[in-house]
Amino acid sequence: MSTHPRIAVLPGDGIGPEVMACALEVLHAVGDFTVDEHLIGAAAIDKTGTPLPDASLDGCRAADATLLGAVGTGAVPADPDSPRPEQGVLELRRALGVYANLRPVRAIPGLEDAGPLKADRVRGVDLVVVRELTGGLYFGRRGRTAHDAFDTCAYTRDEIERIARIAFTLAEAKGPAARVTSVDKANVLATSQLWRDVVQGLADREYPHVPLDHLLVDTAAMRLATEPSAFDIILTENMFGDILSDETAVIPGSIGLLASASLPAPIDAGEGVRGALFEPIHGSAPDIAGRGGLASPLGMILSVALMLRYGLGRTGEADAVEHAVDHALREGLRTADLGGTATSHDAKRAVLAAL
Ligand SMILES: NC(=O)c1ccc[n+]([C@@H]2O[C@H](COP(=O)([O-])OP(=O)(O)OC[C@H]3O[C@@H](n4cnc5c(N)ncnc54)[C@H](O)[C@@H]3O)[C@@H](O)[C@H]2O)c1
Ligand SMILES: CC(C)[C@H](C(=O)O)[C@@H](O)C(=O)O
Ligand SMILES: [Mg+2]
Repeated sequence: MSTHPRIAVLPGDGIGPEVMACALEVLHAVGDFTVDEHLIGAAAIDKTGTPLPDASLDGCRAADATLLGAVGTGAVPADPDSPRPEQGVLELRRALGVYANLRPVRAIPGLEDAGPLKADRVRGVDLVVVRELTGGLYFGRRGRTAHDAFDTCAYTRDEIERIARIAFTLAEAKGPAARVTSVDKANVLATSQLWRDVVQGLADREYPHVPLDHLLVDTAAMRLATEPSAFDIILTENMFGDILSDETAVIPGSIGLLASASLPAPIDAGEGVRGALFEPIHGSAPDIAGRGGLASPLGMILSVALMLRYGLGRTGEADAVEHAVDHALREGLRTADLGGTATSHDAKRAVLAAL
């Protein structure tokens, strides 16, 4: 029987399969892995009527790690009761219990001019959005009639404390001056008031040496664009993390470059955390899907690097993939989202050549 790590692969919809194909070539270039492909999203609804078939979930549960491309068609269904592709991702996150979503964002050397911010604001930025992923508005009670609708946001102390612990641990690992910025809306929301109390209490008890501040989410959104270097670790709830992490695309210059790791347990720097999920933060990008390789595969490739680091404990291979991406960009690789003409395949080839 093979002893290679077993990876469940869910390409999904739109550009998902395009970027996944590129990332798998990079994965196979750094080691031996057994890959099993499964359906999710609109592709799964088309074939089975459901966005996350049991066989897909069973495959992810049996795997050492899961790679997801993206789901969605961009359409809002006319019938609100019909299955939606995005339910597949949410159900997968819930079923795998991946509460800790890490979204690292760096200014990439040589790319400081690629985004809308002034280069001197972007240079040196190196932050992680730590997003709570299995609670809050996304998973609260909800309802809809012809005349009204509601979603509820609920958090427990335990849910807040376990994600805060991840943020403090990451700050400790980053260095003595690294700060945690906890983002909430405590001037309005009860969940945010509990969030702030729990984060501050944990800091006082166990992490008094880690600088901590609290920022309201509207101010945080503004500060991310005006002074992104003020942040090291941004700790926040599910919905705020979704929104703020898309905003961080202004730092490297494209959402196509951003990767994420979703963990069901605290980071284990030695072995990695089994049963985690790795996906780029972008969606299925229907506007560019199937258009001759307009999609950047770099966020998906960097998600493979995060899988190697956090999921499988293969730091050397993770570093190699990240360095290869940096090298390719430094040498001038520019996909369409960065204003260039390189296709997805050109980008993959440039990374493979730099490995
Ligand atoms: N994890 C996921 O599967 C995930 C995440 C976000 C959105 N979605 C879904 O994706 C669909 C489209 O959503 P959207 O358009 O709001 O967001 P999106 O992230 O798909 O696209 C936003 C913009 O960024 C561009 N873009 C995204 N990824 C890119 C890449 N790799 N290279 C170059 N350009 C890229 C797109 O062309 C588009 O202009 C929706 O159905 C949404 O629900 C899925
Ligand atoms: C597709 C959607 C459910 C998802 C989310 O909101 O979490 C996406 O936007 C993301 O950021 O991973
Ligand atoms: Mg999002």
